[in-house]
Amino acid sequence: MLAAARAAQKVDEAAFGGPGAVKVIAPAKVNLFLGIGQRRPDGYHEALSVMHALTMHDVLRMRLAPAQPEGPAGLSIALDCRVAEGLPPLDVPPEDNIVSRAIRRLAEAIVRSEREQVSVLLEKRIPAEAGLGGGSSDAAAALVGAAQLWGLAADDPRIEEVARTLGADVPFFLHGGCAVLDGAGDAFVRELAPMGSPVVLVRPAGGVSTAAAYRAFDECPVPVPASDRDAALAAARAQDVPLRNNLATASESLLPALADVRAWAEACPDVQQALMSGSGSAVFALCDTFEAAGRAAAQARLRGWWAHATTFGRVRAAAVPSR
Ligand SMILES: C[C@@](CO)(OP(=O)(O)O)[C@H](O)COP(=O)(O)OP(=O)(O)OC[C@H]1O[C@@H](n2ccc(N)nc2=O)[C@H](O)[C@@H]1O
Ligand SMILES: Nc1ncnc2c1ncn2[C@@H]1O[C@H](COP(=O)(O)OP(=O)(O)O)[C@@H](O)[C@H]1O
Repeated sequence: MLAAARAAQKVDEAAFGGPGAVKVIAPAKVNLFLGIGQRRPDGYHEALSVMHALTMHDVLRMRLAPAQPEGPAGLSIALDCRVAEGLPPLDVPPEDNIVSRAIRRLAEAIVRSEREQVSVLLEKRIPAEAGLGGGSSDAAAALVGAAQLWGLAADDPRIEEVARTLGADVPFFLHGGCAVLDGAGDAFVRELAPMGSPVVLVRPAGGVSTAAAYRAFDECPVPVPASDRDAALAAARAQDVPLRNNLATASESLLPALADVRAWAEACPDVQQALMSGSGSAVFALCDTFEAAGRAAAQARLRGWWAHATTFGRVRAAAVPSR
């Protein structure tokens, strides 16, 4: 049965090879530093953020083909989403998936009106509503893939313009590595020297909606000490950034299991430091060695939590060879 499923998957993946096809990786991120400030008139909050990409990633296989003559005029998108074992299915229909929205929005921005179909096979390994930027990274990867399929230059400014309209975190994934961002957390300030060290991601059952976390923050805002902001702004390397997140209290109020994960990480001998990423619900834990990271992940799984050992990386949403 498993062999038959694997064979079927191979056939599908083979359909995404050759000319007119592209494979794109969409890495996860964590926020080494997140300092949320005032709510702005547009509803977004000021945010000083230091994001670091991880080598753990989703995969998008994309293909461009002329549409069926009897099909709709203009662009049609066929999205097939496969979720890794142990993760719940996505709660959005394919047409509302941020991947479909990204491709449609780029087509509009470049005024592309060809009658054609973009097919996407999205392999999800990054859990949703985890503060790991999975949807945002998929969106950036979809823009990179569609740009390549349509022959746009990789540095065409419309790609980044469209990225900003899709979400505050999306532009980061076009740069990747480690970066300081300000504005609403969407404006690139500068790059930091990235790390390559091991990190364990731990997520209790249940996610945190980003919008709900910001609402909870407004009810009880926690300021970030100026000295921490200064240290984040002064850092030259990822490892010099102080690990802080002033959204964590708000997210813990929405998902109390987050406090259990924090307490576990503080007591775990294999964990050096830990912090909730973004609005949660994943916590990332720094470990000295890959062995320690593997042990910590195994311990977290024994408690019934999702856990994954990975590494920080100098990676971004990028096309890769398909084999
Ligand atoms: C908290 C962070 C930290 O990196 O990430 P996640 O935890 O979502 O991964 C980000 O600020 C999230 O960015 P992103 O997930 O792209 O959010 P968006 O889709 O743009 O916005 C979702 C909602 O969050 C709120 N929002 C987002 C960003 C911001 N600076 N201020 C806000 O108030 C708004 O209510 C908005 O409607
Ligand atoms: N490709 C996608 N991957 C993940 N979530 C998606 C995707 N497309 C749309 N979504 C929606 O976005 C929500 C937030 O997803 P995600 O970006 O993974 O979380 P976070 O903002 O915590 O990093 C999901 O609950 C889902 O409803």
